[in-house]
Amino acid sequence: MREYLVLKNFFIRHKWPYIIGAISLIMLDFVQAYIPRLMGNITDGLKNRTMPYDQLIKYVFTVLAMAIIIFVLRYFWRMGFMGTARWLEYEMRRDLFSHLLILSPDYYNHHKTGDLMAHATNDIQAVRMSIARGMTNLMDTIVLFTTSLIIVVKTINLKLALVGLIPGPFMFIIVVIFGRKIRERFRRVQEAFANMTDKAEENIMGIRVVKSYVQEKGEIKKFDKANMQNFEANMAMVRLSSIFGSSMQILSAISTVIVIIYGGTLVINKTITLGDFVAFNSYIGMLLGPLTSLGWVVNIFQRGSASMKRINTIMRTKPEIVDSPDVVDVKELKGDIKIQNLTFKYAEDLEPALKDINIEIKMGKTLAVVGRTGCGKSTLANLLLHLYKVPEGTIFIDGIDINKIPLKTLRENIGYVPQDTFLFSSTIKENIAFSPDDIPLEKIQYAAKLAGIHDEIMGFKDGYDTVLGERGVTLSGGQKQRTAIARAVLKNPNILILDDCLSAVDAQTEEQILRNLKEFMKNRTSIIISHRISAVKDADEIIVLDEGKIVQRGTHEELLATEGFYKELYKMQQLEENINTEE
Ligand SMILES: Nc1ncnc2c1ncn2[C@@H]1O[C@H](COP(=O)(O)OP(=O)(O)OP(=O)(O)O)[C@@H](O)[C@H]1O
Repeated sequence: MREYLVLKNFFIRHKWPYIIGAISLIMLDFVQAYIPRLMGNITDGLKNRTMPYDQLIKYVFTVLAMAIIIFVLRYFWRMGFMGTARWLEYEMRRDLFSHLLILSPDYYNHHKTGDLMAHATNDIQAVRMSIARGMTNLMDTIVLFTTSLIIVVKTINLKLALVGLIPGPFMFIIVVIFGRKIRERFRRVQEAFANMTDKAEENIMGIRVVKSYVQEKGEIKKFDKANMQNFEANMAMVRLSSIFGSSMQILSAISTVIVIIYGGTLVINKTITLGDFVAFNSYIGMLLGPLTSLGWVVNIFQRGSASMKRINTIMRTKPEIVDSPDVVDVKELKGDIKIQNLTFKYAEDLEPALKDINIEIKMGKTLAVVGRTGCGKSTLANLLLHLYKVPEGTIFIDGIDINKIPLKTLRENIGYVPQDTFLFSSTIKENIAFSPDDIPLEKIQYAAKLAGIHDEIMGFKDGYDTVLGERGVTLSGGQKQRTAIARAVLKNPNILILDDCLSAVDAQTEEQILRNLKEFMKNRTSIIISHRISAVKDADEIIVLDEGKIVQRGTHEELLATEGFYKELYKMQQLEENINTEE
């Protein structure tokens, strides 16, 4: 239960709905507990034929008044508990999402998206249930049980109550034990269902791969296995629920039998009246019901606190990268970059991804980075964005250690186009602007023109308002990359990093875009990571990385004059070009 302490402030802020809800619930229980007594009195009156007619009318009005009171009280307690729990759900989701966005990328390298989604849905729901149902059931149990017991003891018979309650503890135990097992099986049902839907989704998304590798039969088989596992998990759940339901039914029947035998005897002996007997038949439900409920309360809170613990673990995770206490108050970066003796490992037990890197890029100059796949090019870009922990005294921008530059300033001043472009399911305009501010369309169009995508956007029926993604147009790989470039350009950054982001366009288009950007980047610093010589040849300096180390550096001409990776790459690409022109 300690896990729930984090919700303290929420309860304080929402104390009034809870207080009103609790008062309504207590009053409702009192009213409900009185109904069977009333029915007992009516029965006795009718049986003895002693009740005057106006008394009967009085009872009728009492029942009607009670119904209205129940209606009002029920509304208030449900709004107080259930309604406020929905607020809690809303706030928890909002806070969890905000927290997930401040966590560092490395966190996501170690946590599966599916698990995080499950926390945002199932766990928050379990907490809401525990607060809404758990709290009300608990209160209901205490108040309804106590009031019913008092009325029974005072107006009917204590012994009858005790005898009728014999199956109660068994019911409680069964609910606790079965509840735990049901929860476990329900978890398996959810897992099996998630696995099955994942399989279906993957196949639909990857339909082209499935078809081109003629894997339909194999995939149907795999799906069938997942479908069967889902069926079996559900059957296990149905079996358990059936046994549980039947056991509860038997105990309830035993209680009825006891009440008939013992209560009937008391009526025959004239210890209690027939009206008392009728009333008791309802009270026994009100006494056993809360005991069963209590079993559920135990379960609901167990489940809720496990969920709360998982959510708390995420919420307590500190982002690996935050502004250090000694950040410098700087809003704009000009773009003088210096990297000295930089060695970087993603984890202690891994080989360094970058080794002893020394680079200087003066403001307005262009650095190009080439090298085999996996040599550390993207790592360099990641570190310049401070997405991972940068060793002290290794990267400086405008002479300031990157660790002392506010993250907001750093990232606002860098236009970064990653290798794997990501576009949201919204309009092209919104994707390029990517800001809550109202950006004028001319600015967006200017950026799109520089990125060489404007004409194609205008070719779509809805132009810049074209919706992307599942409900709209699917862009080609090259179109996506250019949209992402437009997004980076629109930021008007002083530093631009293009991480192999033109791989999906042909060499000619790439050259055209880089020519456009050249003008734009005149007084800005740029870093171009590419596999293509044509993209890097005009850079002020080109470095060649190999296994995290700089193995060559110089201008295009200088590198061509030396034997090594760069010259080999150049020759290979020349050859490809010649073959293409001959064709
Ligand atoms: N988050 C990570 N955790 C652990 N290792 C990583 C991580 N990201 C990259 N690496 C490793 O670091 C090395 C450099 O990777 P990086 O992505 O920088 O290469 P790259 O030169 O950009 O490759 P490519 O040209 O294929 O994009 C690789 O060995 C890679 O496996």
